[in-house]
Amino acid sequence: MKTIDELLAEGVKGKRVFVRADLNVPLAEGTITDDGRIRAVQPTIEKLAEAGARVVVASHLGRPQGAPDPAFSLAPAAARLGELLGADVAFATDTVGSSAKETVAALTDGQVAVIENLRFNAGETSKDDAERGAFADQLAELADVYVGDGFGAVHRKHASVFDLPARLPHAVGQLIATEVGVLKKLTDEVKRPYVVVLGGAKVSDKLAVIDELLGKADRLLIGGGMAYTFLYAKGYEVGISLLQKDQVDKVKEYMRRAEETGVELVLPVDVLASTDFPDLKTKAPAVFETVDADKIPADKEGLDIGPKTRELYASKIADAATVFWNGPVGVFEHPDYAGGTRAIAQALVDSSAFTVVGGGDSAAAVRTLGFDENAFGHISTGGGASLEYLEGKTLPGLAALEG
Ligand SMILES: Nc1ncnc2c1ncn2[C@@H]1O[C@H](COP(=O)(O)OP(=O)(O)O)[C@@H](O)[C@H]1O
Ligand SMILES: O=C(OP(=O)(O)O)[C@H](O)COP(=O)(O)O
Repeated sequence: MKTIDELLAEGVKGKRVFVRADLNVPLAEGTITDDGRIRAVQPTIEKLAEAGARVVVASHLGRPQGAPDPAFSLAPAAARLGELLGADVAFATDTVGSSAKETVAALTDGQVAVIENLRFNAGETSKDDAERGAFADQLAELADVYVGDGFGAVHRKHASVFDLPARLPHAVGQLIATEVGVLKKLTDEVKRPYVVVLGGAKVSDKLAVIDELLGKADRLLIGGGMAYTFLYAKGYEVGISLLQKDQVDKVKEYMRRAEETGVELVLPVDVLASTDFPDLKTKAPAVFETVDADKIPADKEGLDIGPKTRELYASKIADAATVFWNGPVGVFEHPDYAGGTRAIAQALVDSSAFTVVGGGDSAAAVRTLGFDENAFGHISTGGGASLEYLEGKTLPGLAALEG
């Protein structure tokens, strides 16, 4: 892969450089609650701008359905990028339409523009090669060079991640290079015991990686939304908790295999359960009860791991040599359900293990709960991406940057 420094050595002055970033930041009422992903790609953008490139930054945000949706606009992220750079950042209100074309054409050397959410165009995420390719062709008209630096999205076979670099001279950005450098250590020379903590809400994505992890980790601690599919597979009532019913057989198979191979697959023993999902806007006090994992009432959903589970998981982390954690174990955005996630973060900080926290929300949780980023070995901007990298999979966004 060509590095950003090699690209700069070739000269980028006056060239339009398309930077595929991951600016998928958490928003509350249009306000960014954690700008970590923007800060993470800032060095690449700065280097290019300082070298006189006309920088076109592109990203997705959330999961809009292939059409413009103001709730998923990248405008707040563009504004924040401008503040961080201390420069005017132009914003195009579409991705490949007249606004994008005019905005890019108006760039002068060293200036930066952000184009609107790539997923406002159905071609970005299409499973159809031709449809994705047609969108990539349009994106390619906006640039002379491509820099891949959206680590959080490298596991997605999307137009801007996979198809576009095939159409332009390309290089790898500084963030992806750093991320891959650290994660490589977890595949090449992992120190044991190796503990993986999995939580979050992207349940089907994450259940898929457990297959491989069972062959790699010594202990797998399950929390967050995915825990309930496991508890259900054990025969427990999970009420109205997140449940992936179509995955129950697969999960049963995981539990069988874990037992056979001696991998500790650890599930919550108690949870905080409520009839209502909490109000994340007002953060009004939640009404919940702490129940054993086999006693979740039929009208309630599990929203955090309980105190016994926090203690159990901390003890499973305490003697680890390596810990990888992806996915908050509860709805940490509400203070009443942040305790489990805080306990996991604290256990990582207290252990002498090499610790990696991965994922947009996991990284945001660590920071918004007040932990010092330096207390962790590495905070990765990608959750799904780092999990799939650790699985040993070929990631479309990395493969596309080779050659
Ligand atoms: N029990 C639960 N029920 C519903 N949502 C949950 C639960 N536990 C965690 N979550 C949610 O999971 C989200 C993060 O999931 P995910 O995107 O998979 O993590 P990451 O971005 O770190 O990879 C958070 O917004 C959190 O509120
Ligand atoms: O937030 C992201 O991934 P993550 O939650 O796995 O860290 C990335 O921006 C990818 O988003 P996607 O999972 O909607 O493709």
